[in-house]
Amino acid sequence: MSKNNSLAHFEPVNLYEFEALAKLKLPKMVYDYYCSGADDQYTLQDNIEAFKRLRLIPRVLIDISAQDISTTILGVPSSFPLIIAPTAMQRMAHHEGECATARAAAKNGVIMTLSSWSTTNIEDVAKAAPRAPRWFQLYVYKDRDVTAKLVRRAEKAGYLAIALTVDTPRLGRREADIHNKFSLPSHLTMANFTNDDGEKSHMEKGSGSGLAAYVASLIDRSLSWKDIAWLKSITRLPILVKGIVTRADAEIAVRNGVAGIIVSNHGARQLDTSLATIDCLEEVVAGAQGKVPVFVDSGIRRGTDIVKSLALGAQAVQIGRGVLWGLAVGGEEGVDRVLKLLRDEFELALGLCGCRTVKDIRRDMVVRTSELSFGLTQSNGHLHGMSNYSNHSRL
Ligand SMILES: Cc1cc2nc3c(=O)[nH]c(=O)nc-3n(C[C@H](O)[C@H](O)[C@H](O)COP(=O)(O)O)c2cc1C
Ligand SMILES: CC(C)CC(=O)C(=O)O
Repeated sequence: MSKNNSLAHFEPVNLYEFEALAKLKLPKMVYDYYCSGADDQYTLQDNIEAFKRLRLIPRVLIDISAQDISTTILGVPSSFPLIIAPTAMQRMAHHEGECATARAAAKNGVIMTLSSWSTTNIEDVAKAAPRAPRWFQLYVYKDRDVTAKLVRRAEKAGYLAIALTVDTPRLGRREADIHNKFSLPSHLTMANFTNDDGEKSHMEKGSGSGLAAYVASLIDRSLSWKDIAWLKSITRLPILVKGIVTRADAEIAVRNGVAGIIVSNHGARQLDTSLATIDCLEEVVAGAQGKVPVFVDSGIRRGTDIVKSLALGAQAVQIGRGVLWGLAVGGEEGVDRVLKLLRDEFELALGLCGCRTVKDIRRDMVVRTSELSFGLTQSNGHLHGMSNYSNHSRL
């Protein structure tokens, strides 16, 4: 790291420390918007707690001297099983916003998903890292022409897939945004849209959350499964659905010909008290019946969380806020650091589990603490209750 940047004096060693630093740097309105969950934020907390309820079962004396943590996602190589989730309005975190994220993603060999509601437009983000793989996240607007134009622009600019967000027919109620009367700072725009006069789209300040009013005015609440066919008719890009948390919806998604499923509760920003995604993952994987890849996000903060997600059937994870914290702390360099940190944590956890590659990850490496009703108590040098999980042979 260079001496002159904001990380010179304190080097965060995990995502929580990145968040603490980001909080110091960001205006309160922006930090609150990024970190908030919906309502009482029970799900926000549970997204993290649920990972703690899962424990890893290490295996030993396996040669891990030549680890390879790379993988392939929809046919595209990825340096490790992580995708950058779409998060809106990244130039509130750093003046280079989405371009900085795109460059850091390219440097680290991971896919970046650009939000429809980005503060840099589709084409400029593509130019920032022209050869890197990118997905485009889509919200469907009441005006279908606007939606179709966005999809065509993403296709033309070389984005490789459309991640259709399906959990936001209405915006969840984020109370801090209401208190703060959140709106996009006036020097920024929703860069993918122009109004009838050709001016870039802004967000009006209102008596409550300007974002909630903006979303209510634009998003098509009538969106339903039949629209997948419509979307498929206007693009040749693969379509993933983002925001599935049940087996039933996964089955319907597969029947509708999606190319992938992203298990997500939107970082707990939509329906409070819904389940943590890691607790839904296996059900969704069952619903996907091995026909399409399943990805998961919401609450991933550690390399161990990535190992657990893969053990429960995800092909890769997505991270949202972690990238925003990196961006706020140090722009491209900060995101680069966040990605490297997660990569290193993942490689270490994988190795300590006795895995050389991503393919070595297995379901029985993870156990729910609730399944250990007999407890993880130590006696005579043995862990009671562990035998069920450790008597398989891997060599
Ligand atoms: C500030 C913020 C903005 C977001 N914007 C979008 C968005 O524009 N489109 C979308 O599909 N999801 C959006 N999400 C949800 C993320 O894509 C992702 O599902 C979530 O952040 C994952 O949880 P995590 O933050 O705990 O990693 C946003 C999340 C945050 C925190
Ligand atoms: C512009 C917003 C709808 C972006 C979003 O998905 C969020 O804030 O969670």
